[in-house]
Amino acid sequence: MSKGVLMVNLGSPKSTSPKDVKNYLDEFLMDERVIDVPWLLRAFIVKGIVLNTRPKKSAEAYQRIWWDEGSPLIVLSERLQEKVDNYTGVPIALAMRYGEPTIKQGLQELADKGVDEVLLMPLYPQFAMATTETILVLAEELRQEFFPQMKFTTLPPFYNHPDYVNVLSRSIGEKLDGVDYEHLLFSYHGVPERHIKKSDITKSHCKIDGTCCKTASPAHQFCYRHQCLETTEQVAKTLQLKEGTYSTSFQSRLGFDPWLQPYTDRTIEKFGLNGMKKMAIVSPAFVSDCLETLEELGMEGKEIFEENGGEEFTLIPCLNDREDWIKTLSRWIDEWAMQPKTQNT
Ligand SMILES: C=CC1=C(C)c2cc3[nH]c(cc4nc(cc5[nH]c(cc1n2)c(C)c5CCC(=O)O)C(CCC(=O)O)=C4C)c(C)c3C=C
Ligand SMILES: [Fe+2]
Ligand SMILES: [Fe+2]
Repeated sequence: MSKGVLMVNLGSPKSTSPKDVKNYLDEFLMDERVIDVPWLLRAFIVKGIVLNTRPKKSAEAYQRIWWDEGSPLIVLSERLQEKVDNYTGVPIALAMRYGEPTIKQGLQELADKGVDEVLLMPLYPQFAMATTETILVLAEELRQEFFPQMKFTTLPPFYNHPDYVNVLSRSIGEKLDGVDYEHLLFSYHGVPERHIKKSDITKSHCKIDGTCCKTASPAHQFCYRHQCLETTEQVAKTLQLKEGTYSTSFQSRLGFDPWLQPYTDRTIEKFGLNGMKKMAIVSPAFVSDCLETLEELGMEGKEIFEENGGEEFTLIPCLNDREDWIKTLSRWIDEWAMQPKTQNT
C-alpha cells in the first residue's frame, strides 16, 4: 500500500468579483452542515435572501485583503502544503471544501501517484459540524463513488495536542514580546448554538450554560465550544497568563439565531468603552490567515476598538507557514506513515 496525505481547508472565491463571491457563497451556505435546515428552507434563505444581499458586501471585504497571488487563505494553504511536502516522505495534496482545488481533484492527484491509503487532514484545530464533519462526509462519499480502492484515516482535532499548543503559544509569545497589552482575546469563529447541541453524542450533556464544557464528557469529542475553551486554557497555562488578562469570544455571526457567545465585536467594543487602551487578539480556529482574521479582526475589530477609546490593537498572525508548524505537521505525518496497520474511517 502507498500512503499520502490530503490537507483540506475551507476555500475562497475564485476572485473578488461579486459573481465569483456569489458562486462561492452558494456552494458554502447550501451545505446542509453549515445552514442546517431542510433543503427548501435553506434554498429560500440562501438563494432568496443571502445571495441577493451579501455578495457585494463580501466582495468588497475580499478586495480589501486580496493579494496579487490570490486569496490569502489559498496562497497560505499552498505554501503550507509545499513546505510540508518537502519535509515528509509521502505525497501531500491540497484541497478546499468549497471552490477549488476540490476534494475530488485532491484525491485524484494522490491516486495518480499510486496512493491508496490516505490521511485526511482537515486544517481545523477544533471539530465543528460546519468544518471537519462536512469535509469527512464529502470525502467518504467521493471515496465510495470514485476511489473504492482507497482507505482513509483521519487526523483527529488537535485543539489540545501539546505540539500544537506549544507552537501556537510560541507564535503568540513572539508577537507579543516587547508589546505592552492589557488583555489577550482569543477569538474563535462562531457557530449557531444549535450546532453544538446537534453534535452532542450523549444528547443530554450540552447546556451551553458555562459549566457543561468544563465537566468531563464523551460529548467533548465533538463539542466545538469545549475544544475552543480548552485551546485557550492550554495556551494560557503554557504562557502563564494571569487570570483576568485573557478571555474567549466568538466572531462572524450570521443571521438571527443565537450563536456562541460572547460575541467578539461586542467584546472589543466593551473593552474600549471600559477604558482599555491596549489589547491583543489571536484567532486559533484558523491555521491560515483569511478574510475573518485580516479583515474582520485586523480592520473591523481594530476600528471598533479605536472608535470606542482604544489605542493599540495587536493582531497575532495565524500559524500559516511558520517553520515550527511545518515541522510539527511533518512529524505527525511521518509518525502516521510509519505505522504498519491501516484503519478505515
Ligand atoms: C473554524 C472555522 C469555521 C467555522 C466553524 C465556520 C462556520 C460558519 N461560517 C459561516 C459563514 C461564513 N463564513 C465565511 C468565511 C469563512 N469562514 C471560515 C471558517 C469557518 N466557518 C473561514 C476560514 C472563512 C474565510 C474564507 C476566506 O476566503 O478567507 C463566510 C464568507 C465571508 C463573508 O461573507 O463574511 C460566510 C458567509 C457559517 C454560516 C458557519 C456556521 C454555521
Ligand atoms: Fe465561516
Ligand atoms: Fe460542552
